[in-house]
Amino acid sequence: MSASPAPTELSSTNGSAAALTTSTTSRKTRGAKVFTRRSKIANTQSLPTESDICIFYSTLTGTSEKYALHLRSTLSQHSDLSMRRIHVQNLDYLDDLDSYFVAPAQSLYNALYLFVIPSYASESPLDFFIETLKDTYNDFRIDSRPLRNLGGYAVFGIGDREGWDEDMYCYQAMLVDKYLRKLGAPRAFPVGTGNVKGNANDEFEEWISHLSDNLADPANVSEMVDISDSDDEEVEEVDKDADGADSLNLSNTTSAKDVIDVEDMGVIIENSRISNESTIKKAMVGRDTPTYNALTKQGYTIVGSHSGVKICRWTKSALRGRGSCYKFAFYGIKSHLCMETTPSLSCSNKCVFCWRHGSNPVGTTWRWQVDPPDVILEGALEAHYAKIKQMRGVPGVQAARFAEAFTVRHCALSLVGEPIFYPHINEFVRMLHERGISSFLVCNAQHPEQLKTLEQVTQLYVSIDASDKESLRRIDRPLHRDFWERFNRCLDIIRNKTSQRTVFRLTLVKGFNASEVLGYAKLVAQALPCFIEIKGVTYCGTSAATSGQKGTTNGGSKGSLTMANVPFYEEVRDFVLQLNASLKDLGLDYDIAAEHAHSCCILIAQNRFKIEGEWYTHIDYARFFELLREGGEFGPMDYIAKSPSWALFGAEQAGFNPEDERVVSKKSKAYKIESGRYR
Ligand SMILES: Cc1cc2nc3c(=O)[nH]c(=O)nc-3n(C[C@H](O)[C@H](O)[C@H](O)COP(=O)(O)O)c2cc1C
Ligand code: SF4
Repeated sequence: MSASPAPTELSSTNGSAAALTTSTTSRKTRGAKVFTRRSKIANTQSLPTESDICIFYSTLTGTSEKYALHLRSTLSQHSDLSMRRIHVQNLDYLDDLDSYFVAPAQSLYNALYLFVIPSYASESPLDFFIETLKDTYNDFRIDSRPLRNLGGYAVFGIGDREGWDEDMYCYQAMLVDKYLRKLGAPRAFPVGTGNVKGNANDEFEEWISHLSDNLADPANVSEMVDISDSDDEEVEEVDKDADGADSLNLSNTTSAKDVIDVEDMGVIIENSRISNESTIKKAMVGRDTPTYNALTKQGYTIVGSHSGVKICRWTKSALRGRGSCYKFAFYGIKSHLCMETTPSLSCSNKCVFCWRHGSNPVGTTWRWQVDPPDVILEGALEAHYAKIKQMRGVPGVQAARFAEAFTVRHCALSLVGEPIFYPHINEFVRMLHERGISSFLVCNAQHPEQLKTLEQVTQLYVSIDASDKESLRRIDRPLHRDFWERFNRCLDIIRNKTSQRTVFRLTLVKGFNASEVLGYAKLVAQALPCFIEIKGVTYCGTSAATSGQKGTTNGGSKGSLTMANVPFYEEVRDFVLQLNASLKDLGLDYDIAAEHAHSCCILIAQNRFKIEGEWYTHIDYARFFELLREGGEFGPMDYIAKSPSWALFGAEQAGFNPEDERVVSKKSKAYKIESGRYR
C-alpha cells in the first residue's frame, strides 16, 4: 500500500453483502481547503437499533469520510459481523447529537460506536462535537455517564505527524476517546492513529483487522473494556464524580512517588495554567485556515484572531448618494459614517437564515486566544478605511461623503457572531465612545451573564427570532441545551436595563416565524423594549436551513432558504399591524412610528417617544456622549431627537430620505410592475 493516503483505493471495496443503511453520498475530493458547508450527508435515517454498528466521522477535506466508508465496507465483509447493520454518520451534520451522546435512546443500548476523527489545530466543525461531549460531562444536571450502556466504542485518529508536534498529533481523536470514556462508554479497542504523510492506509488496515477480530468475539470486548483507563488519564483533570470510576482508576494507579506535597500544588497549578494558555488556546480564526479563507472570500477582513469587519452595501449606497439604511430613517445614522464589525466571529447559534453560510466558528464558551480591545479597534478602523478607499473612483461617489467617511461615527456591532461573547466587550465599547463613535450592539439572547454586566451602549438589541421554545430551537438552532431558559433570562435582564435604549429585532422568515403574532406580543410584554424593529429576512443566495422544518415553503429539501421565504413589504406591514393590535390588546403602550420600505423594515416604539404628537425615535448623539462624560445616571429619554417627517410610518417617501436619489433595481421594478408590491 502506498505511503500517502489513497482514498479511492480505500473506498474501492465499497460493495457489501451486509445489511447497510448508508447515510453517505459520494463526493469529489476538493482541491482547496475551504471550509464551507458541503452538501448535507443525509443523516436523516431512523436511529440505529441495538447491536447495530454506527460509524461516525468528521471531515473538512474528505479523508476521514473515505476512511469511514472503507471501515464500513471492510466490516460488512467480515463473516462474523456481516449480519450487523452498519450506519455511517457525518458528525458535522448530525442535528440530534443528543440522541446519540447525551441521552441515548434505549434502542442504542449495546450499539457499537466507531469513530474516524481528523485533527485540526484551527477551528473546525469537529470542535462542536467535542464541546458537546465535554459540556455533557461537565453538566451536573444530567446523567454524567449516559454512554455506559453502549456495546462499546473505538476511535481511529487521522493526522499529520510531520506537520504537528507529538502532543498535537491526532490530538482530537485522543480527546474524543477521553470524553467518551468519561461519559461511561466502554472502550472496545484502543485508539488507532494514521499519519496522512506516512503510512495511514497500512495503519488503518491493521487497526481494522484487529478491531474486527476482537469484535467478532464478544469475550474480547469485555476484556478490552477493563483495560481502558490506566494509561492516559490527565492528572490535571479534576474529577467530577469522586465516587466514579475515574477517581478509582486514578487512585489505583497512583504510586508513592506520585504523591504531591501540598506546598508544591500552587506551582503545579500555575505551571499547568500557563502551559494550558500557551498550548491549548488557539486562534478562533487562524490565518490560512479553511474558516479564514471562507470568511475572507465572503468579503470579511479578519482582524486579529477573532474579529471581523465588512463594508455593508448601505455604506456604499450612501457614498453614492443613493440612500442610507433603515437606521438613518429610524435613528439618524448616516450609513457612510457607519462601520460594521464584530469582536467575536463565533456564535452560539446556527440560525437557518444566517448569511454566513455556515462558515463561522461556533461555540458555547470562549476557548480561544483573546485579542486586546485596542488592537481590535485599530485593526477594524484600518480595515474599514481600506475598504472605503477602494470606493474612490466608483461612479457616483460624492466627494464630500467620501471625505467624511474617513471619520467613523457609528459602529454596528452586529456583523456576524456574538459581540458580547468577547471577554473585553465593555472596554471595547468604552473605547468606541471615547472616540465619539456610537455603539449599536446586537446580541442573540443566549448569554445572560454577559448581558447582565454589559455597560452603557448607545442602543442595545436583542434578536427575537421566534416566540416559543420549539420554534426557537428550529430557527436559531442554538448550541446551548438550556437555550430557552437563557433566552428568557435575557428578556428579564432587558426589562431591568432601564438605562439602555433597548430594541427587539424581529427577522421575519416566511414559512418559519412570520405568523406567531400573539407569542411575540407576549415576549414584548415580558421585556418591555423601547423599540421593536420588524424586518423581512434578506435573501443572500443560500443560508443554512435544513430539511424537515415544519412549514417551510421550500419544503426544506434543498437545505436552503429561497426567495419564497422572503416576505413582501406588504406582508411585513400586515404582520406589524397585527402585532401592534396584539400589543394594544395586552394593554401595552406602543405604536407604529417609522418605516423604511426600501429595506423592508418597520419600527414600533413605546408611546413615551411620541411627545406632543411628534415621534422622537432619532438619537441626539452629541448629547449621548455628553451624558457619558458627565458620568451621572441617564436613560433613553435623555438623548432623543425628533424623527423627520419622511421617515414616519405612512409618509409618502416610506422612509427614503428625499435628499438621496432612489435607484430601484430592475428586479424590484419587475416585482413592482408584476404584483404592485416591493420585496
Ligand atoms: C489547518 C490544518 C490544521 C491541522 N491540524 C492538525 C493537528 O493539529 N494535528 C494533526 O495531527 N493533524 C492536523 N492536520 C492534518 C489533518 O488532520 C489531516 O490533513 C486530515 O487528513 C484531515 O482530515 P479530513 O480530510 O477528513 O478533514 C491539520 C490540517 C490542516 C489543513
Ligand atoms: S447600520 Fe448596518 S446596514 Fe446600516 S450602514 Fe451601518 S452597517 Fe450598514
